[in-house]
Amino acid sequence: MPIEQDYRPGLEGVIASETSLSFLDVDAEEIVIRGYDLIELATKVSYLDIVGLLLDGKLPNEAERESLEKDLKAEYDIPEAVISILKALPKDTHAMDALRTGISALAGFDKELEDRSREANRRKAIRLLAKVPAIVANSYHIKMGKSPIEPRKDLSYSANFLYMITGRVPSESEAKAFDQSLMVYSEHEMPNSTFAARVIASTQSDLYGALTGSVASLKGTLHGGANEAVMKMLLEAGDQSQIEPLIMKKLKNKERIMGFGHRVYMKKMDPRAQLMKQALLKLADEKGRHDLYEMCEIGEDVMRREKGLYPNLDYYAAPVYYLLDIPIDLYTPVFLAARTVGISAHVIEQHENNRLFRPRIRYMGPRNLHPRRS
Ligand SMILES: CC(=O)SCCNC(=O)CCNC(=O)[C@H](O)C(C)(C)COP(=O)(O)OP(=O)(O)OC[C@H]1O[C@@H](n2cnc3c(N)ncnc32)[C@H](O)[C@@H]1OP(=O)(O)O
Ligand SMILES: O=C([O-])CC(=O)C(=O)O
Repeated sequence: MPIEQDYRPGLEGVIASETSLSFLDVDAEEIVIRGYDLIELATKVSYLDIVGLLLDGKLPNEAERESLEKDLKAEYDIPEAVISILKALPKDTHAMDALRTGISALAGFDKELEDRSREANRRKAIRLLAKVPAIVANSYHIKMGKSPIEPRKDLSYSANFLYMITGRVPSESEAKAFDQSLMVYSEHEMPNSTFAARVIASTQSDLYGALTGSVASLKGTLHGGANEAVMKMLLEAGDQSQIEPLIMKKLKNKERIMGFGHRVYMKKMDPRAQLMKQALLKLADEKGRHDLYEMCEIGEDVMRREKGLYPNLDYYAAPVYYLLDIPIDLYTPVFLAARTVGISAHVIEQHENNRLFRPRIRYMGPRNLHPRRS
């Protein structure tokens, strides 16, 4: 094959894999998850249903859902040694680095680590889904000099996750908003972090290693790190009157405005952002914070007018997490926790139908140089 052919910077538009998991149908404005529309799912089912759908290929019935929840709860505990490792980290360790370390450390405790079969990979995915929320929440508490919070098995999976973060049992509407955010973050075709996981898995490396690579990818502000950056920008603005001048100042300085633009949606609104915008409106009304909603809407209008850019999911997920009392440092770790199921399903698929990723490169350096003889 000629080496010059088909170079696309950033692999834009390149088909890198076949998958039965998901597809962004931009023209139809639909995020297809195993045949279902993600936005419809997010209004009708709950996160555990999407976990079942992604891992097992079909929406679970009542009994299957209960069994899934039971399996997850049976795996909630994290080894004491992993807690000790988290305690040994410097206090200024980034939350995503702590999460990466925690997931990496868990690998050694999984007796099925080297089994690449679908069944073993599914069991590992369940263990990760059970333990990642505890690592997310408790690495933060440890960093803040507090004691880890034990999971509560009497709460639903997502209510327990939010409880472990805030130390407060969420209200029904808070738990629902959080569950919905986990659903919209659960799977999104081939973002950088999923691609990173598939590349790692394609060497026949293991699920923990692939997920660890994804954490590093997701940390970046062009990807998952954007949700934290959005909230920092909203707080910097402070109120509705200051968001427009702040965005204008940033644009004048050629800064990117976090939470806007997307490689695939380009000049369309991310359908997930629309759903989170509705969730924000509901929470803002309940909590008397309509000002925050208005500030976000003004920012959205300014970016449409100035750049023709639309919000992505991170723009509206950030203020939702703020109103749920989630510390800003944990917004990206929560994204990773929600995406653990999608990434695991991709690794399962990669292991089942594998070809090593090994692209070529366009060489731009010199040729025909020779070392000077000594
Ligand atoms: C859930 C998620 O992970 S969604 C992504 C979250 N990330 C962010 O929100 C970060 C902000 N957004 C961005 O940086 C970009 O929109 C990306 C990285 C997400 C996608 O961008 P790409 O497809 O790589 O487009 P690219 O970076 O080439 O930008 C194209 C043009 O739009 C501009 N642009 C894109 N996004 C933004 C933005 N958020 N603010 C200002 N300008 C932007 C670029 O400056 C560039 O302009 P130019 O052609 O005049 O130089
Ligand atoms: O698809 C992408 O490139 C980024 C994104 O929105 C996600 O991972 O949810």
